[in-house]
Amino acid sequence: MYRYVCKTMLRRLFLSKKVSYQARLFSGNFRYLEVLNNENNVAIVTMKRAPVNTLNSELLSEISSVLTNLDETKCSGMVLTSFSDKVFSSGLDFNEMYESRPATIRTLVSTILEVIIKLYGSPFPTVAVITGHAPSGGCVLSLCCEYRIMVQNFQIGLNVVKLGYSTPLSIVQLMVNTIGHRNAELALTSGRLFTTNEALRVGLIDEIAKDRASAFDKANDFLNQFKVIPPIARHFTKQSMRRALLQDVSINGKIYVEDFVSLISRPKVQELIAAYMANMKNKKKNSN
Ligand SMILES: CCCCCCCC/C=C\CC(=O)SCCNC(=O)CCNC(=O)[C@H](O)C(C)(C)COP(=O)(O)OP(=O)(O)OC[C@H]1O[C@@H](n2cnc3c(N)ncnc32)[C@H](O)[C@@H]1OP(=O)(O)O
Repeated sequence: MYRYVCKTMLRRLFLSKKVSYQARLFSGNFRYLEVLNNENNVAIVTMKRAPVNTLNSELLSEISSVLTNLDETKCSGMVLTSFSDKVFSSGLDFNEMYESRPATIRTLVSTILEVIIKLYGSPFPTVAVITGHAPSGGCVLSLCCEYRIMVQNFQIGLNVVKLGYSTPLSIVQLMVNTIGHRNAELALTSGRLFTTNEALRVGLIDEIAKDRASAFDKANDFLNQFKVIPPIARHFTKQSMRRALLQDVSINGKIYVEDFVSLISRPKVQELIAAYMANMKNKKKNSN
């Protein structure tokens, strides 16, 4: 009887919305990530590169290692989020793109591509809990997840054209797969950033949350539905939906990386990146 009561209580706890996310620290020593495993074997991966989770090669390669590890240890799901209540991620690190050697840009671009392939093709369900702004690379990371929950009053989108380079084909495809061809074309050619409400309307995110806690409750609800779905059936279905993009990047990835490196290295693009960075700093100075 005692065992039955304990089992029932544990089951209720597992199914409850208030699952503790502070359960067990994942093994691995990361500088820019915190990885916690909850009781349901869901990994909560928190990016913590202050101040704005700019994606440098090191952070990206840590995400890549975690994804391999989660695959090998057969986790039941993953939530990708940010330590910050203002920014999910500010995208690729300009410091590794501006006046950098081609080898540095190449490492950055091939590492994000590696993350895209692993995250987009992961066998386990993935949710992005977007607790703040998610421009460019931040948006890309969330698009690789299966479900996006965003806290209200922030912005998300792919503004890369504003930096003077075209959006790589694989990223265009990610956007098309999420919001459809017409909406993607309008958004990408103008470098549009969507408010949380606009993003929901166009399908760029799936739900809006009033704060981080409620976003986690929603993520938990999303992941709980898969408890009754055989993982292998789920995974194969996901693979079928995502195969075209994954095959394309695994065949043509190296070409895409080289194209992107030479695009970024062009003097005109370097000038635009410099102007964009200066503008960002000026805005900050003027607002202080
Ligand atoms: C081949 C196939 C695969 C290739 C895939 C490529 C995919 C291409 C996709 C993306 C490319 C990119 O991601 S390029 C990066 C574009 N990012 C942006 O345009 C965002 C820029 N940042 C902002 O708009 C804002 O910082 C913010 C809204 C995110 C946050 O604003 P907030 O006011 O909170 O913070 P600050 O602006 O003061 O920033 C703090 C601090 O960080 C510096 N910073 C911000 N973003 C970047 C960045 N991307 N790189 C480097 N540094 C960055 C900012 O200058 C501040 O620095 P200081 O404190 O020193 O002033």
